[in-house]
Amino acid sequence: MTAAEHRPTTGAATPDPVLAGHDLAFGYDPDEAPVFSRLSVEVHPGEVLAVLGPNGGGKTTLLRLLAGSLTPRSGTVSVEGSAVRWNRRGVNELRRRVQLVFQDPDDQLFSASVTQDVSFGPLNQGLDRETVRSRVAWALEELGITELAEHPTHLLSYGQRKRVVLAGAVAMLPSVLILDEPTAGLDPAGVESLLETLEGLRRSGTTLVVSTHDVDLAYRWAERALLLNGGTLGCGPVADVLGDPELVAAARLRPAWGPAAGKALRSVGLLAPDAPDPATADEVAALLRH
Ligand SMILES: Nc1ncnc2c1ncn2[C@@H]1O[C@H](COP(=O)(O)OP(=O)(O)OP(=O)(O)O)[C@@H](O)[C@H]1O
Repeated sequence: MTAAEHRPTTGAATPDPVLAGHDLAFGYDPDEAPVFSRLSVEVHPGEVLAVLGPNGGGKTTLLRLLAGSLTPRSGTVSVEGSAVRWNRRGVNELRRRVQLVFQDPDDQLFSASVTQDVSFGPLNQGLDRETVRSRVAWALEELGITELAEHPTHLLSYGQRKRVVLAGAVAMLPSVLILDEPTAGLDPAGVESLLETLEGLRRSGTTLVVSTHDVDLAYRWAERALLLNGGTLGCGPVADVLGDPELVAAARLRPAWGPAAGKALRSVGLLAPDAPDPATADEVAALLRH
């Protein structure tokens, strides 16, 4: 079963964007300068939006505002066209539709076994046991960790713990999955395998918002990038944003590999002037072979 098949159909067309923040202001300490004062962002259905910026630039803060784990001082968050009301019911509804996965799985894992942990959200939602059981089995399968179902969570590796937390979020059938640095701490094979899993979820209809320090990952995977440093520096298609040296420098990032490779290949006539930059080393290798 896919996420689309698990999701109840409402018959209603989903308005665009699926998730948006408008004029958001937020600060942790009223006596200090806010992290943002007027930040707006739109997340389009079915896309991967990468959020990049320096340490302390506000990525996690924005993700938490969009997922309802922080309340803005002013501004609005809208999900599937409806503005969130910052009361218990409104926030619960936002959290059901928008799931946030923290960078460190130990901030979210709290049950003794994998199945208990992944069941927590759906049970809390009031679903009957049979639906929960089927959702959990499906989520574990999507994450490729069915064999871990009865494992105690404290015996899992870091990468396995990350997948369990992700399974817990996926089991809620969110419209938007927000991932704070999902690839941090994973080995290269673990990164590729996680990306494959996330792509599978995206193909089933889940929209992804991903914060990362990995410019190349954002370049090759996301449709759009948002650069943050205490406010928006730029937002748009990855090739425009991450291919702009001034924006990249302002966000204290190193340039993406793709535009540099594209420039070099064009200069020797191996890439047409109007062709897009290569996004992976395999694409460069294929161009070099021709
Ligand atoms: N719980 C908190 N209490 C007080 N200040 C905080 C808290 N969390 C973050 N901040 C401050 O808010 C600002 C933005 O932090 P945030 O964690 O959102 O940045 P980030 O871009 O995610 O950084 P990193 O790349 O290091 O994870 C920083 O100045 C940070 O010190």
